[in-house]
Amino acid sequence: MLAFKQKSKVLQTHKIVLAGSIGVGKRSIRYRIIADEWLDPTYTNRVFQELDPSKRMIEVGNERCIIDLTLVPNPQEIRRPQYFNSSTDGLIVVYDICDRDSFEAAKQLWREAALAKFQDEKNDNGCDVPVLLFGNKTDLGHEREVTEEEGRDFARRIGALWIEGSALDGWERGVIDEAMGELIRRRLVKDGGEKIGAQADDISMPYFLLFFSYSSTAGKIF
Ligand SMILES: Nc1nc2c(ncn2[C@@H]2O[C@H](COP(=O)(O)OP(=O)(O)OP(=O)(O)O)[C@@H](O)[C@H]2O)c(=O)[nH]1
Repeated sequence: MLAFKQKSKVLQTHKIVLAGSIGVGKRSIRYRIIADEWLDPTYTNRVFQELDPSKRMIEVGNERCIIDLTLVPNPQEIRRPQYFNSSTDGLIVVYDICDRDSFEAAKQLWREAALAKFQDEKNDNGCDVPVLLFGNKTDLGHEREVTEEEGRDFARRIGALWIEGSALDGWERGVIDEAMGELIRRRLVKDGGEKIGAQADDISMPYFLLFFSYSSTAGKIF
């Protein structure tokens, strides 16, 4: 009798941090990413805890890996090591397209993150974690305060990916998975020794490496 020995492979876990100002939709986006469902706001906290897993498997290229999404409860805490540290592989900065203040807060949040220094970081230039800027609540487009161009331009200046979408309506899992895969790929390139990224105090610095472009009917990544 032939005996088949199954090879098991330990999947690598990549930590992605989700941050943004209050009420922009961080928890709803995380729930969409993990469970592919709308997070009903009438859930009680207890139910929410039970329903809120933070991990999911995705494919990056031909490799499967686990993404672990960590929420930063408020933007002032972005540099706290329990949220953002040298094992962070990507940062998703969320703003609400109907709330200009949340867009300004996203810019500030990026500056804070870019200035972060980790104890075991060898370079002095601050943090190199790849960033995805996410403009949420496109289903409320009639109340829009931040244009697509503004979001895209800011992302381009800081070398980030950019997507607009809605956790409520028209969510396309493939688009966000593709973007998270790209964050992880960029992180791996950096770990390979290539220095990528802008200085926190110079947000107009041009960025030209690994620019990523993708479009779909439901979301857009640039
Ligand atoms: N219309 C619409 N509402 C949304 C969307 N995403 C989230 N919301 C609503 O916005 C509110 C805040 O959403 P949350 O996911 O709790 O946002 P958060 O950023 O985690 O909020 P805090 O934990 O308070 O900082 C809730 O009432 C959500 O139902 C969206 O894409 N469209």
